[in-house]
Amino acid sequence: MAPTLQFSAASPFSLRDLEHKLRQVHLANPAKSLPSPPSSDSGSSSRSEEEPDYFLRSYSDCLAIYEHPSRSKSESLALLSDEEVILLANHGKIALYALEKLFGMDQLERAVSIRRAIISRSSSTKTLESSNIPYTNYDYSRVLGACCENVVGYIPIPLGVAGPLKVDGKSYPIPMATAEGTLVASTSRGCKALNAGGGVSTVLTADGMTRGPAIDFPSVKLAGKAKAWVDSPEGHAAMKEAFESTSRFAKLKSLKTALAGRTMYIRFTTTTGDAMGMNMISKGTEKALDAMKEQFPEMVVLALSGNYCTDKKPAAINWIEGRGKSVVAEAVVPGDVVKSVLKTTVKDLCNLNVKKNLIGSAMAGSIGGFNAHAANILTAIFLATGQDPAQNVESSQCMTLLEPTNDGQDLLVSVTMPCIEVGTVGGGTVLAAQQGVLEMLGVKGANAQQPGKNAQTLARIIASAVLAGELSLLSALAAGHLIKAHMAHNRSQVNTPASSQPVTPGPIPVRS
Ligand SMILES: CC(C)(COP(=O)([O-])OP(=O)([O-])OC[C@H]1O[C@@H](n2cnc3c(N)ncnc32)[C@H](O)[C@@H]1OP(=O)([O-])[O-])[C@@H](O)C(=O)NCCC(=O)NCCSC(=O)C[C@@](C)(O)CC(=O)[O-]
Ligand SMILES: NC(=O)C1=CN([C@@H]2O[C@H](COP(=O)(O)OP(=O)(O)OC[C@H]3O[C@@H](n4cnc5c(N)ncnc54)[C@H](OP(=O)(O)O)[C@@H]3O)[C@@H](O)[C@H]2O)C=CC1
Repeated sequence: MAPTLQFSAASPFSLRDLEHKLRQVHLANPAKSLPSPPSSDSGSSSRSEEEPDYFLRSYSDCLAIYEHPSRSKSESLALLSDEEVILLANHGKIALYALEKLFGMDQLERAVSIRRAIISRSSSTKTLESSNIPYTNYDYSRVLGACCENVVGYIPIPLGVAGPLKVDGKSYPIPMATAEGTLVASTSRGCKALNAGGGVSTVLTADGMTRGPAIDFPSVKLAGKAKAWVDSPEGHAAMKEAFESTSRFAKLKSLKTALAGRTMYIRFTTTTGDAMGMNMISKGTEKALDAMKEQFPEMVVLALSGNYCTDKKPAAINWIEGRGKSVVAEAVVPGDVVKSVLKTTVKDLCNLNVKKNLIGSAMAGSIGGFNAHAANILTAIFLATGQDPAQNVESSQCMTLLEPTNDGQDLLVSVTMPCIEVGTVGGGTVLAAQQGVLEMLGVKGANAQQPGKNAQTLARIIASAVLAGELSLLSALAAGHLIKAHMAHNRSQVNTPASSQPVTPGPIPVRS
């Protein structure tokens, strides 16, 4: 079946009109037009030698070139100008999302450029082609088949560096991609205070990604039998063997089972080496369920993800059991540093932490939200290092604890983060800029000696940076400095037009 063009339906004019329009654009602006289409060798093109460079061949000629049986699609597309490719796409001969595949690896940027043009000329998105959305000089070969479909460019985000921060005896710059002014400054202040006390110590208490499929059974009795089998050493061994046949790095640690009526949920927990691991664990889970089905042919796998995982949604199970890397980070900040760097006191900070992060969050019914802004620091580092940004939901769960130490002179601070879901291979970590950031941290790619160590180190760095962010924001709140800081670092002077000034209100009518 011929692929369809999604945007053509919205076009306000017919394809014939469009073809005519394209010819006019070319004739009116040949300099801007692409170079002449090379000779087709097809024998079917009506273009003569005398015709000008910017000549746009007819649809049927373009089609004959494109569908020439002795050439690959990418060879044929190389013989067509961009406008001719657009013509074919607008006739439904080329799917918008298939451009890269058809063009081949050496014409990826051209594919993106043509997609922008096609989308721009549809009715509702005219500005894309001439927009500030960048698309040149990007390594799309890393994106293809891995990171994004239907690509029209990329979105640059400012990258700042906080710190350095001493974590387990080693100094790291803290990379943060963010558009929230003050965040890097605040985290840097926290790093300064933490370093003054000797830096941060971390412990990794668990490492295990999870996937929780939902499986239906025809009766509760059979569901119960299946649960008992999965819980048995025999069942566990069979599932583990099948699971681990799918990856060199995924190792099954546990299977937690639960029934809801006739539906069974299994929470697979596995180590995933240096990968965050969701593709890996999903692949293994599918294979393990095949092994289970050999024992229970009546079972119906409703979904590989039955939300018992729980991925990208708030859930108490993650907060209680952990998901990804579970890290606790701790430090002692000398009392004089609390005064000179953080501009507050140990007593005020401890009191605020209890009232805000513990009692305030309890009053709000929070699950895992016993912190001030762990999500701010974690998400900025996620974006900078190519993590899956949607996993900030559970990864940001954090309990911040503060207490006086050394006879009340100094401050003991910690963050407990049970679900830091990060990798240094796979996903967005393959992109060049994100790899550059991972390299700066010394955790790029797979750890050759100890698979998993790079991802674990990244999780420790993130927890430590969160500790810095917590300390600084709590201090600003305790000292009443929050708004002063945001007006200085977080209020754009460029994009606040005069028209956004409020109109002076008239007199308020008084009702008699
Ligand atoms: C991948 C599809 C769409 C294939 O689905 P398909 O039905 O095999 O695709 P198709 O080839 O028949 O094409 C159907 C349409 O899909 C689109 N389409 C098809 N291919 C492309 C492409 N390359 N680029 C852009 N669009 C594409 C396109 O609109 C196309 O129509 P056409 O234009 O051809 O008439 C389908 O299998 C799918 O939607 N899978 C789901 C994947 C998904 O949603 N992943 C989300 C990430 S998972 C996660 O992060 C969270 C999780 C899972 O853990 C949460 C949880 O716990 O549930
Ligand atoms: N499928 C899903 O349901 C979901 C997918 N995602 C997406 O999944 C992607 C990430 O999946 P993920 O499984 O992390 O990555 P990948 O799918 O890229 O898998 C990692 C690959 O790297 C290989 N590898 C090489 N060296 C190592 C090493 N030291 N440690 C671990 N793996 C190594 C693995 O080998 P081997 O083949 O031997 O395992 C595997 O092929 C992201 O794009 C994310 O957005 C997110 C949520 C859900």
